[in-house]
Amino acid sequence: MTRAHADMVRDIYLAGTGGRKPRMPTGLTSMEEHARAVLPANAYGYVAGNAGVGATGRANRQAFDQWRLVPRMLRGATRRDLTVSLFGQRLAAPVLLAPIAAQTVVHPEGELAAVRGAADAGVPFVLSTGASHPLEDVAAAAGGQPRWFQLYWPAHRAVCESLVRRAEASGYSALVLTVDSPSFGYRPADLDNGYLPFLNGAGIANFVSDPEFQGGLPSDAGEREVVEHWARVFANPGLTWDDLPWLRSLTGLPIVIKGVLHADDARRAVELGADGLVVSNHGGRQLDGSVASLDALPAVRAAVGDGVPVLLDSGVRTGSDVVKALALGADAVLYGRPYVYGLALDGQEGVSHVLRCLLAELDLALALTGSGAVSEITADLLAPPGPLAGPGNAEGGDSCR
Ligand SMILES: Cc1cc2nc3c(=O)[nH]c(=O)nc-3n(C[C@H](O)[C@H](O)[C@H](O)COP(=O)(O)O)c2cc1C
Ligand SMILES: CCCCC(=O)C(=O)O
Repeated sequence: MTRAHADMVRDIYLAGTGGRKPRMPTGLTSMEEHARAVLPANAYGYVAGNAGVGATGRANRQAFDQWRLVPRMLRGATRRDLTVSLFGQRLAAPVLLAPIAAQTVVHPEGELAAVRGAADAGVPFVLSTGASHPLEDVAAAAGGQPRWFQLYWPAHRAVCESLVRRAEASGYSALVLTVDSPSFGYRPADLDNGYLPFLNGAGIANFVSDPEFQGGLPSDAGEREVVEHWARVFANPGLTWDDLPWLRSLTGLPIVIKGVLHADDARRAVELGADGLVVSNHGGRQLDGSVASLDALPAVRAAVGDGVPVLLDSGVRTGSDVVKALALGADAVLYGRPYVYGLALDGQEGVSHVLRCLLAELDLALALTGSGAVSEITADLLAPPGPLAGPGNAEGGDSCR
């Protein structure tokens, strides 16, 4: 019999601490302060930092906190089914690891350790274009576990095509095209530290290892020239919706557009051949003051209907957050910063620990809401702020006033 994710919780109680403090925290929001204590200030600033005054970063959390779950009782909770299907792939849970660039700034093994930790927990890994290890090496480290490739569409189409072909050849099973970053956001932490990983050589491995990228460089190029060429090639601020059909014609992989917040953009992406969407504001790192992802989700879901996979990220921290995102229309979530804090604290083991905690909490959230399966998570599990009202709760709601 397979173990339930929540068995981990029982194991911890049974093992006790032997009088010692456990090595890793189990509170999913406390990972950040533990990581802060071990990371250099510029690396912590890069990962934790938000754009502007951090209004969107805060809004992401407020959006989750303002919804409350209204659990249902006595429905039987012996076993829960966390699995979901996306693009014909069966996933262990409605959770994937978000693409996060330059992971060697928090741990020397970077994405290699992260993908192994993800594989240990059975969670698919989305590799950033801005990884610190070439996508082929990360694919090999994944050991056959599912992986997707996040594409930042470079300024040169030949480099773009080359990255896509390499991802196909290395067994990445979906492309996540990020569209919310024609330029880096205004990030005071990095500006104050005068720090960007890429300019220090972290996060450019997929370019340095690319024949089309190398073709644009003299064979004796020094480090400075490589970084300067990267800065010219990496981003494509001129990209428009009209470019999307070219990518669609290039690959048979599912294309998932990441960074959509407006219903019209969601519809347009699907009309132009996108197979799925990620509702995301990039964890509050791009446009400060933009809408919380969770608040944008229902309109995007309504715009594209039930047939199109819609994922969500930005602010997801706990198992209850995953339930809330699914109740508001997401098929799955991308889990971001907390796993990078786990990586900072303990490499591969830190990532798998964070994921085991998240899945245990999600498993328990299903048990405690009376949901036997992810497919049973629906909007009627949620209450907005204020006393409960509505058909099933009308009496109770009125009597509270
Ligand atoms: C340090 C860092 C680097 C990131 N790099 C990328 C990236 O290379 N590509 C991308 O699409 N998103 C990137 N993101 C955004 C994440 O994929 C995701 O949208 C965001 O982390 C969600 O917010 P959360 O981590 O606060 O939940 C990055 C986020 C962080 C924190
Ligand atoms: C070169 C990749 C850009 C990283 C990124 O998306 C971020 O820092 O948020």
